Amino acid sequence: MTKPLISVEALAKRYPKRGGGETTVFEDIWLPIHPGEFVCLIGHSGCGKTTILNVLAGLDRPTDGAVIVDGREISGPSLDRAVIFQGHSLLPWMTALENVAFAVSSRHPEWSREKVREHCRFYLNLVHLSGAEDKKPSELSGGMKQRVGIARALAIEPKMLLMDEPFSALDALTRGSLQDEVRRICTETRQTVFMITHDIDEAMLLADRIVLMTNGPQAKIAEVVENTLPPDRRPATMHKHPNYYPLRNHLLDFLVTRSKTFAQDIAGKPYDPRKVPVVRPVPAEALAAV
Ligand SMILES: Nc1ncnc2c1ncn2[C@@H]1O[C@H](COP(=O)(O)OP(=O)(O)OP(=O)(O)O)[C@@H](O)[C@H]1O
Repeated sequence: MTKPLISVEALAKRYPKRGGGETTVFEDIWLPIHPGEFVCLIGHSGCGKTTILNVLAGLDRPTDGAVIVDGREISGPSLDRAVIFQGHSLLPWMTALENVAFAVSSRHPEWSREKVREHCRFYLNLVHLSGAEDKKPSELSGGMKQRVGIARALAIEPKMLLMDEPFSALDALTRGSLQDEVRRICTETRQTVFMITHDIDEAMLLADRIVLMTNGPQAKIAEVVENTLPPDRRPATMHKHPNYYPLRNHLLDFLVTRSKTFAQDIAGKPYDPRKVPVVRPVPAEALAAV
């Protein structure tokens, strides 16, 4: 396997408790992310997913552990790690193109105005926003605003894209088409992505690996699930593949049951946070045939 692009090592986050002591939100999180991989993190509300993403972005500090990039611990935000949040976070007084250009000019201060605009137009076109370049955020739909946010993140050509539930505020139809596009773009550009989602189908469509976190406090990574669906999967047809339900049921079973009972389940058994089980759900017949 290739060297990880980013390595999450022994990460923990604790907060002081009112009245003394401290609460451990999560601990002993180890996760290598390799170049070109799409990794989704799934877990219940409050287990610390956003905190982990913020630490990866350099926007928050862990209590213990570190995030290593190119052999060095990250110490703050970088244009090498672009973040797409749930809300679009566009500057309201700028047009779509200007919002993207603002980020691109920070990345490439030496580029001419025309070169920046040409580069931005390429990425706005990639997310199907040609024609809306001169519109302000108030003139764009929710889906279009999120597309501008995606174009802005991609246009700075980050080593890693960090996405915190980027589609959750969109209606189902817009969400589906945007997920499909993000998958196409990330596959074509071999973009490395770390994404948080609550949506199992979204994770199954987009991710190569799905990382399952137990409930907090003291949340941990319980296991890593490899996506057993074919690489050419599409939202409208992936449910027809024989691996769809084994994979979906495995993820659902974790969220409904095992995310809560993990601590009891592993009591007295060896648990190495650096080597959590890797699972490849396939139909029972396929296993029997091996
Ligand atoms: N400043 C703080 N002081 C104390 N606890 C905090 C603070 N900030 C966050 N927390 C706690 O840390 C935990 C993790 O928060 P985080 O937002 O990372 O969870 P999450 O898994 O992303 O949740 P969600 O899915 O609801 O977005 C939560 O239980 C939250 O209450």
